[in-house]
Amino acid sequence: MMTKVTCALIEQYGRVLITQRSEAMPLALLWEFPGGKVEEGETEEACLVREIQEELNLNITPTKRLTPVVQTYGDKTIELIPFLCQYNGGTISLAEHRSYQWVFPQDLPHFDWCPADIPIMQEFIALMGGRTSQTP
Ligand SMILES: Nc1nc2c([nH]c(=O)n2[C@H]2C[C@H](O)[C@@H](COP(=O)(O)OP(=O)(O)OP(=O)(O)O)O2)c(=O)[nH]1
Repeated sequence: MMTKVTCALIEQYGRVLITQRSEAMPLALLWEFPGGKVEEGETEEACLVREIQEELNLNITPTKRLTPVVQTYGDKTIELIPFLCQYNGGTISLAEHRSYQWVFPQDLPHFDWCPADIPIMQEFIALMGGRTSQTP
């Protein structure tokens, strides 16, 4: 049985928000795009708006669904569904995560990611790279 999980690629001034899982969470200390499990009867977009409000106290609007990634961790399989998101307001207040960073696309590969996030991070770089690259 596959659990649907949404995650948000929140952009601001050419950077994207990434969060580090806490010591207490599964996949401890790995980096991810914030989000969470889709509840019964909930749309993916509504899930993401709710999770980002709960976890970070930010108001976002999902604008574009990217390519989902299926990943097995031990005996459970998730489908991680990424969305580009617009940041509407709020000040970050971490409810669950250990830390966060606003990162330029070209710096994303330097972090220690949850395995499922690696293809998503790469798709984001391919999408944004041309717009934010420092190279001519
Ligand atoms: N929110 C989020 N979860 C992710 C990402 N990448 C990734 O592999 N995951 C996994 C971690 C969890 O196994 C699962 C669901 O995330 P969650 O944050 O709601 O789960 P959780 O820590 O409460 O874990 P659990 O014990 O309830 O399974 O998705 C990501 O980028 N964002």
